[in-house]
Amino acid sequence: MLDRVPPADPPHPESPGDPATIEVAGLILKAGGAPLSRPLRLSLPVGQWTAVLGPSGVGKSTLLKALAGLGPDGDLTDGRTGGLAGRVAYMAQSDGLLPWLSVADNGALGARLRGQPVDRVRLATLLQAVGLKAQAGLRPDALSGGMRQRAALVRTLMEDRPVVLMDEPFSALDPVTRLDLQDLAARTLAGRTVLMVTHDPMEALRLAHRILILHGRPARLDTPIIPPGVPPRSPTAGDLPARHAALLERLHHLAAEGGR
Ligand SMILES: Nc1ncnc2c1ncn2[C@@H]1O[C@H](COP(=O)(O)OP(=O)(O)OP(=O)(O)O)[C@@H](O)[C@H]1O
Repeated sequence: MLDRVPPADPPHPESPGDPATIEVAGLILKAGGAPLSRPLRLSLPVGQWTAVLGPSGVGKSTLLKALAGLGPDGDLTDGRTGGLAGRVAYMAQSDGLLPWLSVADNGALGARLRGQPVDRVRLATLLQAVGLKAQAGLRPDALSGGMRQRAALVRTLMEDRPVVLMDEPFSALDPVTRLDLQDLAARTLAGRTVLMVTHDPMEALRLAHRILILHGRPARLDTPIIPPGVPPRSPTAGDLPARHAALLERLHHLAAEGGR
């Protein structure tokens, strides 16, 4: 199914002396005005993937939205004003496809909204790569859930942003398509700073340079896990199966600790 999709042009260094790490400090997640977390401190190494795991309802999507600038609260100490807003491509948990636009036009939407020319060759290559070439002219309501998620992934991969935030981007896909599209995303987003929420420890181990676990009430971050090797890792390679078992055990242990 997969064609070779070249990465977009490497992210432009936005200014001399760009940081090697985006540091977030003092970020208190809130829901309905009530705090969900302790003040969080996290580091996002520039050009690398960071995965966030944690139980349902702990605040992972809230963290992503806060970083996307949709609900900022706290300080981004990466030497810039204005946080990450404007530098971010954000793929929400709901696909957010516009129902009146075709799959292709949804993919082209970001460029259109910015008044930029649409890279039609890249769009066609991505649609082919995710297996939606034949559906390019269809509206989203004619697609299955997994197809809609693939269309949303195309829209995200069409964005040429240095920071990419993705909320469970592969959750609706069958296992084989999921592996293919994980590889596609890893290739296409090479050099981008990616923060991905997932419920799948193996997905985190395959794709991430760094894994964060958000847990407890109020939520806090466990010590980051840094798997060896270069993503995307094969799920059967080396000691990944053993690391998967250890990560599951860690998640289980933190869940058993509950809110303490
Ligand atoms: N608009 C809202 N108003 C009030 N509470 C909210 C709102 N949105 C989310 N919450 C609450 O905030 C908490 C964190 O939600 P969030 O979606 O960030 O969790 P999550 O870790 O991403 O969960 P999941 O893995 O199930 O997607 C939940 O308890 C949820 O009920």
